[in-house]
Amino acid sequence: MNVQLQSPIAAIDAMEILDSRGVPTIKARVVLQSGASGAAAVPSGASTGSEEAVELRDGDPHRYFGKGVRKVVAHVQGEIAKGLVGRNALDQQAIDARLIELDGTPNKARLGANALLAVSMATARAAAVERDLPLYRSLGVGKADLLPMPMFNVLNGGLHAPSSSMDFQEFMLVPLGAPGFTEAVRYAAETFDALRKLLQSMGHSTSVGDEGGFAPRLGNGNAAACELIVRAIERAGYRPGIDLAIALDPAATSFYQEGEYRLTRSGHQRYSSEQMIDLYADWLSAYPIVSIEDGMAEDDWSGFAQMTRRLGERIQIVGDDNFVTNVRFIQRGIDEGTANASLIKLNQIGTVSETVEAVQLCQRAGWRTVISHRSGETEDPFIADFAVAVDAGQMKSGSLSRSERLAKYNRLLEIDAELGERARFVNPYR
Ligand SMILES: C=C(OP(=O)(O)O)C(=O)O
Ligand SMILES: [Mg+2]
Repeated sequence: MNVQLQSPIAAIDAMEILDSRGVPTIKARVVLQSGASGAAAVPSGASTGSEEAVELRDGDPHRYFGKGVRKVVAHVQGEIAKGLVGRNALDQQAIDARLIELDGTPNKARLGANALLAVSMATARAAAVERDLPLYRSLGVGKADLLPMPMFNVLNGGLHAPSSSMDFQEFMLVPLGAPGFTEAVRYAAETFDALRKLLQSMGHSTSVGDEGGFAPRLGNGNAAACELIVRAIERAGYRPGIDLAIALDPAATSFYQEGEYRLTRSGHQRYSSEQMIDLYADWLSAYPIVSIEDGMAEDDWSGFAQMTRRLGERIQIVGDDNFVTNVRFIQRGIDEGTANASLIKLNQIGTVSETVEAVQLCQRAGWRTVISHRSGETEDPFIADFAVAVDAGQMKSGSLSRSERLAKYNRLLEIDAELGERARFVNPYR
């Protein structure tokens, strides 16, 4: 990471704002003695891994259904500000180490991972302003010229769309044949439009789920969703599997009960790990799928290992709930061969530096990384800059509706334009 000179922090403030579900979250601002400043807001998940760093909430049932973050704001304004004022904002690792030290718990439960991350991200932004560099270059981690392959979540199910007919949480479009990021967005937007028209022509709802994908009630839920996406790709004039492919996030933890996978919305089937993998294998033959995230539940490490052995040569196997952006779990995954890629979410671990470490561990092991939004988002496009900064190679930020999702893609369009000829865009599945 870039470490230069000294630029001491002068003040830190925070406030309660709302995320895309209308639930409180925290936004922090860090002001440097030079006058430079940066602000950042923290997102929130719904299908969370049990080992994620702790998102602290007030628990006062009379305010925001118990989900207020006034205590978290107070932690930033009090203890955290006191502990960080005067420290060098240009040394992100030292700032993050200090945040971890101030909290003093292994899972950031005392001050709250949301408090720590808001300040960590706002410091990175203030440092970028101080250096007069865009955030993706200021972080100083990678070459910062690789635009991520985007994954657009166009059909929402699972916990993100309780009234849809899909048990699987995310059906994503991957414009892997596009020549550059800007064209990739166009391929996906045109296909999303075709999907809308298809749904309308079939008399289905085009209301959207938490991540902006459509959330219809289709006959045979999960398989029908894949079929519909293939039709939408064709209707938009593209070639399935060549121009655009499919990525899935079943988020299998959310339908894993008593040691079996229960697909209650699509026919009440019950599957063992092995049968789930059989199902995925069948789907690989039927649909142009290039990536499956959380195909197994977070505790089903042996299922993940089996899935990676059977399908890992053909597709990307991504861990999310099981790795929670934590080097401890990712290292176990590398040792046990339970995936070949990791999802990366800043708020699962709680500081920018630890997130960078998680990415770098994956990269050293030859694993791919997918930088991810959360289902409860804000308009903050931090992850777009972050994905470019660390040469992540892939990013998912929901669909092509809802501005909190588009803020990230739009920021990448800006970065792509800014980098011009220098911008690289690589199909990670080749
Ligand atoms: C983005 C996701 O959802 P959430 O933020 O609800 O964990 C995910 O599971 O990948
Ligand atoms: Mg996931």
